[in-house]
Amino acid sequence: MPRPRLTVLSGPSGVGKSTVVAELRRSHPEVWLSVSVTTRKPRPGERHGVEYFFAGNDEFDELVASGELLEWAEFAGNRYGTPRRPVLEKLEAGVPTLLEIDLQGARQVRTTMPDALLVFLAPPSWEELERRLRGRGTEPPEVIARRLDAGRIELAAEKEFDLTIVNTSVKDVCHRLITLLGNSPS
Ligand SMILES: Nc1nc2c(ncn2[C@@H]2O[C@H](COP(=O)(O)OP(=O)(O)O)[C@@H](O)[C@H]2O)c(=O)[nH]1
Ligand SMILES: Nc1ncnc2c1ncn2[C@@H]1O[C@H](COP(=O)(O)OP(=O)(O)O)[C@@H](O)[C@H]1O
Repeated sequence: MPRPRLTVLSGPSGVGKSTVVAELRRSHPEVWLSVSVTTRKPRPGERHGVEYFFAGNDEFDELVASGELLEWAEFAGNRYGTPRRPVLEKLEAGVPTLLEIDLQGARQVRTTMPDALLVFLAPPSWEELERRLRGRGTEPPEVIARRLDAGRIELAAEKEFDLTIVNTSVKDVCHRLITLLGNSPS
């Protein structure tokens, strides 16, 4: 069996990454979505072990120190990381695998797993990105401002990715991703 290619989805906060991942989880259970560890507090409706593993700072420090994270980064005041072992096990078992991580994490994966396919999720426009982030209503204005600042940096890095998908329709994005995940080189 060919080893499937690890696929990474990144893009600015508010572009729709979580929405796309939730739709994939619903419509394509055969795709394995890595569950990250974060020091961020859960949003209403987020479940431990489903959207994230929620961890304290000490716990996160231990994961970093023991090398259990494939990559990790600080984003807008919180830390996020990908547990290494499940990713390697899924790839070894031939399961299509997707990581939804930030730009700094995508750069680390580019270095440590050069065969990975890096996909950039872009908003239809800057105005639409702002509208989505504010419309989500999950963060206070100062956190939104930090995320928009980070978003400017993330948008400038689009050319580092292997390809861009514009998130106009969540269903279309999922369809593109499924096609990409199914096309593993062997
Ligand atoms: N490097 C890295 N980034 C992550 C990981 N998990 C999530 N992120 C990124 O952290 C950022 C913030 O995520 P989150 O707090 O859920 O906010 P949201 O993306 O705006 O819904 C996003 O860019 C995520 O892609 C991870 O394991 N590693
Ligand atoms: N294609 C889309 N069209 C319109 N709104 C969208 C689309 N994709 C996501 N959204 C909305 O944009 C907001 C931010 O999406 P979210 O998935 O939380 O982004 P991210 O995880 O990238 O920060 C949410 O309110 C979501 O419902």
